[in-house]
Amino acid sequence: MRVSLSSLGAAAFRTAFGFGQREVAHWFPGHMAKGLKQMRASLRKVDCIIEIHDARIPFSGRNPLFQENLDVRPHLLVLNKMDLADTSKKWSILKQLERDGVKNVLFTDCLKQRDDSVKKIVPLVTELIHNASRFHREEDRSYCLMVIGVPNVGKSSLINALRRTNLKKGKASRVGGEPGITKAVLTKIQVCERPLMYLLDTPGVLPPKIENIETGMKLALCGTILDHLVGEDIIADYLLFSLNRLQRFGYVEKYELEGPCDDIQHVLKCIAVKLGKTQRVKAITGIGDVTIKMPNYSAAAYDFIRAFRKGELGKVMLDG
Ligand SMILES: Nc1nc2c(ncn2[C@@H]2O[C@H](COP(=O)(O)OP(=O)(O)OP(=O)(O)O)[C@@H](O)[C@H]2O)c(=O)[nH]1
Repeated sequence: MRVSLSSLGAAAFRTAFGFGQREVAHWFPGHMAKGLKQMRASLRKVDCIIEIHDARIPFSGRNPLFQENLDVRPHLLVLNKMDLADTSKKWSILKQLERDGVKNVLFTDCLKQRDDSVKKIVPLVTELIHNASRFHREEDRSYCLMVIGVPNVGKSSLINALRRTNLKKGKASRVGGEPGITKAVLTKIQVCERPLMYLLDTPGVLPPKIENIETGMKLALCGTILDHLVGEDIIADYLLFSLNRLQRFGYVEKYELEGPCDDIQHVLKCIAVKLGKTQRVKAITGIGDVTIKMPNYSAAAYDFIRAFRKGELGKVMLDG
């Protein structure tokens, strides 16, 4: 939506987000340490690692343990969900990643595959393995890749897309909108016939120490942490803050607001009214108990966050 910036006023939006006393420590579920240990144990069989991350946060929230523990093979970073990301600064993102030592990067869209990005993976990985001269298992002619990443970034979707593209076969890996769908560790799945290529699917593993609360909020906004651990109210507020900071005002039109606004309570109230999400609450008044209709703020927050994750509020780049 086009909104005249002069009409907004420079002081209309917050310039920083108040995180309060929030702690990120409890966002790391214990079973993830176990997953990482199992991945490390399987490394011997692996020729190349495909790390998947969300294209909306190319620098934030990648698990440093992947580099420390698993980075002994050729490594391809796949920035998935590019259909939801503002990639207008793609080249400066790639340059920055290269400065950080990440040389092999591919942007993908596993759902619609409009630009054939998934097709590029097998040739690229084959080249990377050949350049690394496959220092182990020279006699074995098949390739084994390991797909890693934080939860909900599209690991299973990528595996299914590779199978569709290269084998014309259907789903082998379960996909879900919530983090933590893949629980079985290291299932071996064929993704290509020539060359013969297998993939090990892995469960999403968050960094045990998220570097700061802002990184944690970006991970939460992208759906990599279960919403209830963070709180949908604060995710919705951080979303509003981010959309305004990026001047992405699609929410104004979608929810028929009068204009951009930085007050989450007001925005949620408008969303609840527009969607007819109200709840009856009892109120004690001078004339006794009465039931009144109130906007359902939780339902509105849920809708706001879901709309963002489906791309209905515009493409964003949360890093940089
Ligand atoms: N818009 C968009 N959505 C995607 C893309 N790839 C995956 N998704 C969606 O993201 C959600 C998570 O996908 P999964 O493939 O289950 O992710 P995962 O990394 O295997 O998840 P875990 O099992 O939790 O680790 C699902 O709702 C997918 O439909 C993409 O390229 N674009």
